[in-house]
Amino acid sequence: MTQKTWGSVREQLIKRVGQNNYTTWIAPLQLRELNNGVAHFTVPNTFFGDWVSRHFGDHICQHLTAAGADVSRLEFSVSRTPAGPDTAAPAPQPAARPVLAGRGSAEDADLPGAPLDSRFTFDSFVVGKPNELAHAAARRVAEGGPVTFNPLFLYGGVGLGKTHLMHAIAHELIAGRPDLRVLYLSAEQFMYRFIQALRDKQIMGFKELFRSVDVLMVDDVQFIAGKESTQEEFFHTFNALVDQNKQIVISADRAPGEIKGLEERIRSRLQCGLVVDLHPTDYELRLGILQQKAEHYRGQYRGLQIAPGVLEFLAHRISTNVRVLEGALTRLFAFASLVGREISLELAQDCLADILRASDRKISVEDIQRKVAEHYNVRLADLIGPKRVRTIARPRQVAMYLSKHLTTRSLPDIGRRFGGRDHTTIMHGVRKVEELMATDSQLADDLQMLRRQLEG
Ligand SMILES: Nc1ncnc2c1ncn2[C@@H]1O[C@H](COP(=O)(O)OP(=O)(O)OP(=O)(O)O)[C@@H](O)[C@H]1O
Repeated sequence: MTQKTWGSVREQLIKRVGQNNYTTWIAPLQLRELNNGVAHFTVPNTFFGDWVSRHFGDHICQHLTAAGADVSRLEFSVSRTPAGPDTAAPAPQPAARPVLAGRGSAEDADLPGAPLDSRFTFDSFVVGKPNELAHAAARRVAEGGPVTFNPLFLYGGVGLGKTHLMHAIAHELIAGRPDLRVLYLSAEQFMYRFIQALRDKQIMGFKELFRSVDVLMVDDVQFIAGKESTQEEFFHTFNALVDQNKQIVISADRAPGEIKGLEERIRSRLQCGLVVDLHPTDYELRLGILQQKAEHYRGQYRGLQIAPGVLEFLAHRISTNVRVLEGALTRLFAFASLVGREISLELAQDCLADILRASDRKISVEDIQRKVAEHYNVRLADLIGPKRVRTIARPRQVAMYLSKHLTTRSLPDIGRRFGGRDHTTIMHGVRKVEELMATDSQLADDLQMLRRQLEG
């Protein structure tokens, strides 16, 4: 009875916490027993239990109660042995596995890392122009040879694959050397562990643990901006590992120089290694990702057909981020299988109307011109006017480039909106920016930021 209840509660929790959280945090939970109002779960490590309790405890309790179980409290204990066979329901398949400790003294403790998502591998990462540098750098780190750049700093907008690449590095390193102590966690988890250690007067243990790893990966480091003591501790951990020549991989939603509230010494340390960004996806990359995921789903939903042109349509229309793209495809397959129909263009338009509408928010050439003028501090009239000085011509080209990429206007049409310029002038501007982007990282950063702001 309890396992059955848990089975149905788990299904409801997918909707409540989202697929990603579910796969990472809920699927690996094993319900051991329900006793005197307490639900006992087995978890991979203490940190995991703390995290689930803090973030999802209330949801789990509520859903168990709603399903008729008498639960007022949850308890988590660490499983040292694999769970036994479960007769009432299949044991949850952990899609994520925690990063575990290697051998030795301080090393006997479980590393306080977040679980790795087993789907985030290099194999499942689609490489295109916008992410090829980040991918190459991640591959290099994953080879595990001598440390050549430290840290590797990956940054980019929401849902562009930073976490995916970090997990892929960890998987690869561990596969090559299972004894390697690879610690992956988010900056928020780092802070949480640090505060907990302070509270429990375990700070020496905390320091020892973090300094005993071979590879440290910290996701979303922008989170520690403005948090002084955490930054201080992070700085010391960072230095100690660099001194020992241990690899560090960091991710953030923006470049080190753009993270406000970060101490200068940390900023400069973060810039010491290799800083690479994941650019917003382009059409080809989106199509590649959709094709790969569709292939995967075709295996899962046997017999489900996709009409030609549907993936191209989605790649064209959904340009926000990969997470949204994936979500759209998941929903499309689930819906089509439910109604037993082929995935046609009409079905896609029907079933994804809300996503398509949200992605459809039109950006106008005028919006772009205004934003670019503001960013480069030039007058709008000058941006559109005939002046040719570099301080105005370059922002103008940036605005042309963005107009080409973010609107559906034709080149002659864009030309008309830039003071009646010829379409060849617009083409030249677009090419110039494309060329410069490869060598001028400031320009590439500007473009990414403007794009993010415009796309909201
Ligand atoms: N190039 C890619 N190939 C295949 N899947 C991708 C790619 N880029 C992103 N994804 C998928 O998109 C989803 C979001 O990626 P991820 O979580 O790595 O983004 P992120 O950059 O860490 O975002 P956030 O800033 O929100 O943490 C994941 O499911 C990931 O597998």
